[in-house]
Amino acid sequence: MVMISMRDIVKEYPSSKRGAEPIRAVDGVSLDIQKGNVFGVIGYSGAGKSTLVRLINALEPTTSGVIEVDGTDITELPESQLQKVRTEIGMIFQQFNLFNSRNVAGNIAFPMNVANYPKEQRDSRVEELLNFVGLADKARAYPDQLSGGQKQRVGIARALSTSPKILLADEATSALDPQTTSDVLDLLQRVNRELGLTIVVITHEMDVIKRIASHVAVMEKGKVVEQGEVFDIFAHPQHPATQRFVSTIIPGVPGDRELTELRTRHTGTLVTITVNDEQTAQPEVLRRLLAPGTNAQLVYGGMNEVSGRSFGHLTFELTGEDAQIRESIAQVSQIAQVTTLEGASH
Ligand SMILES: Nc1ncnc2c1ncn2[C@@H]1O[C@H](COP(=O)(O)OP(=O)(O)OP(=O)(O)O)[C@@H](O)[C@H]1O
Repeated sequence: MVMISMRDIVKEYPSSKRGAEPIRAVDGVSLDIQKGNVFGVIGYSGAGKSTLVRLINALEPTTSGVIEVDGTDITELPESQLQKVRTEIGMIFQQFNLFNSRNVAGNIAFPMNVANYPKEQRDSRVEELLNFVGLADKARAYPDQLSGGQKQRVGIARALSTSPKILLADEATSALDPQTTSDVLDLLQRVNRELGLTIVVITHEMDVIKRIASHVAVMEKGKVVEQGEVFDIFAHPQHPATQRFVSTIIPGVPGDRELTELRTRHTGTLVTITVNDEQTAQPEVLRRLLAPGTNAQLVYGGMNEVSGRSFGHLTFELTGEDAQIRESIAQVSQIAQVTTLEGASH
């Protein structure tokens, strides 16, 4: 079941220069986000990610295209009905956006005040959420008495207060250190698994996608250039932008710089073998590679665990008789993808 459906979404802003073409922040995006998924949107600064988020929660109108949230076309709704849609979408931010003049309980209760919840219901919900995010002892503390990770926990509790169906997280961990990031991502995972929310995670960090997303879309210059299941995107990135993101955390086929360095120490034939635990029997690959007369040394890469499945790019230096090396490569090629690296001496 689709929770958020986007068809040919375009968002243009008028240029600040008179007479100049408008700025196209989002340029023909189509995406389906399934109910209960954690969906990542990754891109460099200026790719259009934050604009896309503002369109999903109807903070800004689209220039053209259709966005359906849980079956309702929000591009057609009058402002009076958009309020209801917005209460079904919680949002957390990089800079937390808490009210410094309100204590933790006051921050969490704020959306319920706006939606006119009765006081008793507000109080019990605040208590429940404080427990859920692990801040039961901080109800009376003020934001400037909290660490970054605690502030984001308050942000998450506030976003959940009106029991939304969707949580939008815009660079929610970008201001946090690695350990705190990990704790906040664990909490988001609980929000998804225990409360059943669909989560859209906007980030420029592939690590965040790897940790919690099941699906990902890669954005560049307002367009989605690649999308799919996280495992497939990590194991077989197609678009250059995706390959750059993946290479930040997964050592794949060595790039030009790595190859030049490897070449200074390894003069044999360099091959990268791509293995995927479900499709490739690794012991058989190694047996074929190490046929008598061929020596193999692992010089780059390794195995990776993504979405509970493993794959790897293993670069070997092969030495021995030329004919035997060619035969070993031919044998391995029958059962796994083998790339002979440019600049190899054979
Ligand atoms: N209100 C606006 N008026 C004019 N141009 C805008 C506006 N908002 C965004 N843009 C432009 O649209 C493009 C996409 O911006 P957006 O903030 O969505 O990207 P992003 O991927 O979220 O990047 P960042 O992570 O840096 O925020 C940029 O070129 C930006 O300058």
